[in-house]
Amino acid sequence: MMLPPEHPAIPAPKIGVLLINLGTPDSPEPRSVKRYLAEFLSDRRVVELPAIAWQPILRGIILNTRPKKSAHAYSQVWTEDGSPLAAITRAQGKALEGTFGDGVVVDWAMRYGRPAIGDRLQALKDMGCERILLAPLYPQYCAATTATANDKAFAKLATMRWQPAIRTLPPYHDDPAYIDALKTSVEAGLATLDFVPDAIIASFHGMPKRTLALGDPYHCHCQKTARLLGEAMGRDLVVAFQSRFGPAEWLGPATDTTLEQLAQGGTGKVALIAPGFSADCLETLEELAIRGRESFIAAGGTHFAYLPCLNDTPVGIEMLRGLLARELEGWAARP
Ligand SMILES: C=CC1=C(C)c2cc3[nH]c(cc4nc(cc5[nH]c(cc1n2)c(C)c5CCC(=O)O)C(CCC(=O)O)=C4C)c(C)c3C=C
Ligand SMILES: [Fe+2]
Ligand SMILES: [Fe+2]
Repeated sequence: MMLPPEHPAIPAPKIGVLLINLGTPDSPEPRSVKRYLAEFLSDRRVVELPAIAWQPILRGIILNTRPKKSAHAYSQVWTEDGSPLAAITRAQGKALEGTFGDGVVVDWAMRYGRPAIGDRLQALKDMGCERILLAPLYPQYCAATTATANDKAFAKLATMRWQPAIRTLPPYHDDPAYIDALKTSVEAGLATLDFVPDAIIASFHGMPKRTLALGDPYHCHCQKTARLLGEAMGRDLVVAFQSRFGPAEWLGPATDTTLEQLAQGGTGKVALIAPGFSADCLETLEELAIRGRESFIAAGGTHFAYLPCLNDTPVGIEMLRGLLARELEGWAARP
C-alpha cells in the first residue's frame, strides 16, 4: 500500500528575476530624447541639487539645448532593434530565460523610460511571482545608478498591499567571475586586432568628484575592477572617466584628455574598453568608439580600437547567470 507523502506536494513559489539598466529614449528624435532626459535629470540621485534651484536650469536651459545634440548622437548608433542599450538588455533577458530551471521567470526593465520598473514588477507579481530578485546591471555600485534603480522598485512596492519578497543583486566589481569574463572578452577582442596596442584604457562613466568624499564607493569600485583585470591580464591598464556633465568637477582623468595626451606623448596604438557598462550604449558606441577615435587620431594616434562590452555574449551571459543563481540560492526549492 502506498503511504501518503508526509507533506502534500506544494508547488515551489514562482520566482522573478528583474534585470535593470539605466534606460534610453524610445526613438532618436529630439522629442523622445527630451522626455527621457527630463525624467533622468530630474532624479535627485543623479543631480543632487534642490529642485527649486535645479528645475529652472533643467527646464529653462538644458532641455532646450541638449535633446537636439543628444538625438544626433543617438541617431549615429541606433539599430534596427532600437537603441543599443534596450536591444542588448532585452537580448540578455532572453538569453537568461529558462536557465534557472522551472518556475523562474526573467524579465527586464529600465530606470528611466520603458519598460518601466514599476510596470514590470507588477507584471511579475501578476504572473504569480512571490519572490523577486532585482538585478541592477551595474558592476560598480553608485548611488546614481544602483541605488536609484532599487529606490524605484521599492517605490512601486510601497503601493502594494501584498508585496512579493525581495532580494537585490549586490555590486560585482571584484567578483572573480566578472573579472574572468572581462579578461576572456578583452583578450578575445585583442586577438582580432591587426595591431598590438601600446596601451589599454579602461574607461568608466564619470561622477561628480564630491560624491567620492561623500562616501559613494563608485570610484574605488572602478579602480579595483581595473586593478584586478590588469593583474589577471598581466599588464597595467590606464584608468579614465568619461561623459562629464555640468560645470562641477568630475572624477578624473577624463577619457578624452587621456586619449589626446597619450597620442601627443607618442603612444600611437590604443585599445579602449568600458568594463563598467554591462551593455554597449550611447556612451560607449558614440562617445568612445566614434568621438574617442576621432580625438585620438586628430592628436596624432595611428591605431585605435574600441572593444565591445560583455553584452549578450556567451561569456557575459554565463557570468551573469552564475551571479544571479547565487542570489537565488535557497529560494528555488521548497524543503
Ligand atoms: C555606468 C554607470 C553610469 C553612471 C555612474 C552614470 C552617471 C551619470 N550620468 C549622467 C548623465 C548622463 N548619462 C547619460 C547616458 C548614460 N549614462 C549611463 C551610465 C551611467 N551614468 C548609460 C548606460 C547611459 C547611456 C544611455 C543610452 O541611452 O544609451 C546621459 C544621456 C545621453 C546624453 O545626453 O549625453 C546623460 C545626460 C550624470 C549627470 C551622472 C551622474 C551624476
Ligand atoms: Fe550617465
Ligand atoms: Fe555622453
